[in-house]
Amino acid sequence: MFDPSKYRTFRFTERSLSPEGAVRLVYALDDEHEFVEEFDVPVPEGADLAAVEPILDLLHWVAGVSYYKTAAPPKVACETGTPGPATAAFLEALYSEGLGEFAVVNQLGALPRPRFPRGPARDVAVERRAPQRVLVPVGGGKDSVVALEIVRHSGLDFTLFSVRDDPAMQRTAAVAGVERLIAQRRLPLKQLGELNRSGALNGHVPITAIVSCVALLTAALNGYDTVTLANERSASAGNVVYDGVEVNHQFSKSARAEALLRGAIGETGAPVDLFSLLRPASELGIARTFAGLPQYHAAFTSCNAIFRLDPELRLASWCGNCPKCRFVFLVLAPFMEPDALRDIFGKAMLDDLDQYEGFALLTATGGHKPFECVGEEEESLAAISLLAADPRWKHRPVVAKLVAEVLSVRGDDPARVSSALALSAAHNVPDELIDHVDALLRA
Ligand SMILES: CC(=O)N[C@H]1[C@@H](OP(=O)(O)OP(=O)(O)OC[C@H]2O[C@@H](n3ccc(=O)[nH]c3=O)[C@H](O)[C@@H]2O)O[C@H](CO)[C@@H](O)[C@@H]1O[C@H](C)C(=O)N[C@@H](C)C(=O)N[C@@H](CCC(=O)O)C(=O)O
Ligand SMILES: Nc1ncnc2c1ncn2[C@@H]1O[C@H](COP(=O)(O)OP(=O)(O)OP(=O)(O)O)[C@@H](O)[C@H]1O
Repeated sequence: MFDPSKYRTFRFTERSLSPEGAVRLVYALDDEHEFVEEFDVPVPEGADLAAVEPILDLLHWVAGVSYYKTAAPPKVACETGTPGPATAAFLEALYSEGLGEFAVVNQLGALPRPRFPRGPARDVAVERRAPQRVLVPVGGGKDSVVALEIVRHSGLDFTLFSVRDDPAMQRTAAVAGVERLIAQRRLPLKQLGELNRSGALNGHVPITAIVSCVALLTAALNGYDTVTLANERSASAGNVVYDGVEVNHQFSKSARAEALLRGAIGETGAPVDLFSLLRPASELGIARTFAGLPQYHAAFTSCNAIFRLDPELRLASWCGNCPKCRFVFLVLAPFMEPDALRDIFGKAMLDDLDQYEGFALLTATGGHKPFECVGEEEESLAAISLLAADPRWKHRPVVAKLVAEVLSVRGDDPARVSSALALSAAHNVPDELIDHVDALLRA
């Protein structure tokens, strides 16, 4: 049996990058269990591997969270180098708030709080310049489509980027007609599965932080100066309060995580900027823009079931019955025809009363907002308000019940829609791109 309480230290033991782009990240729990995660990243001939060592360190420390979570021990040991203070602050948040949902689900009673060692502050002031070559991560969902269209609108030179090569990513890139760099990732799934079956802890990890660091490494190796994520404003809102902390399933997509990650990137000295292009917008606003891009409607998939690592369990498209499918259906509905939406999802979800509780939960009615990538309760209420006034939707069984049982209690406030669709000024988007964000996201 695996007894999580017996382990004291999670160790970062080795990391390497070969000239062919083979990344090897090695970890250990005390002296007992070793874990190896691998990536293949694209590397051009003659790339300066030494220059990206600090980013490799960052990826090593960030990706360790998948293995740390097996026991969540009190200590970590960084045996290949010491993070600078900003990096240590980012990692401490990632291994604590980033594992908040994990702590709730496993009823740990408290969030993990490992202390990372702090090396001296590194004097690596990098002059920030106007973006010129942009890498746009594409996960196959609607948000990255909107981000890539904003970058296209700006006229900047850009390339798409994916970790893995899933069908929704391929379809999106084909519609975009833009080149894509691909990184492959291998986790020791068999080992994790065996440990989980014998008592190791399991739960959600802050995956966007891992994807961001792989994108950063790929950008630095291939001469890109900018990585534009598609993390929306709504991703900063939490799900529940636990151990005095607002626990957010999407912690690594939040504005707080972005600020901390940018601090850590500053310490790498890499001449690569990273920010979220969609930070000013809510999911409702992004859905409105995406509804106006019909060329992508048969290509995208936002359902998380497409991300499963085991090919046997992975779906190629929408499952049509999970919180993420319900949320995306709900926020697209005000801006799309019912038949078009049914064609995308394979079912008319707002006609299916069996899914009523799931839709109501998006407004935190009957429980807390689900641990999934769904927008704020207020946005879901705003979407329901729009549907209540829309002859195409208002008589659909689920909409009628949401209006009768949720809106009647929470109030049908028109200000909700305008505030959900307003763009916020809190973001890290540089001047060269912000007008293009406004152009695509403002109706
Ligand atoms: C696809 C999915 O939603 N997976 C979540 C699910 O895991 P499941 O066992 O059903 O399938 P796998 O993802 O294939 O995982 C197999 C095992 O491997 C572990 N693992 C996986 C990825 C990783 O980076 N590290 C790992 O250790 C995993 O724990 C399994 O034992 O349930 C898990 C537990 O709640 C979730 O952690 C899985 O989530 C994946 C990490 C994932 O890729 N999720 C994204 C679709 C996702 O949630 N994106 C967020 C973005 C916010 C964020 O950055 O956190 C979102 O859309 O909300
Ligand atoms: N496997 C991946 N490869 C590259 N980028 C990814 C991957 N998974 C997620 N991302 C990126 O991480 C960010 C957050 O992902 P998220 O799933 O929220 O976005 P999305 O897939 O574009 O949209 P949606 O919310 O509709 O699923 C986005 O910038 C997305 O492009």
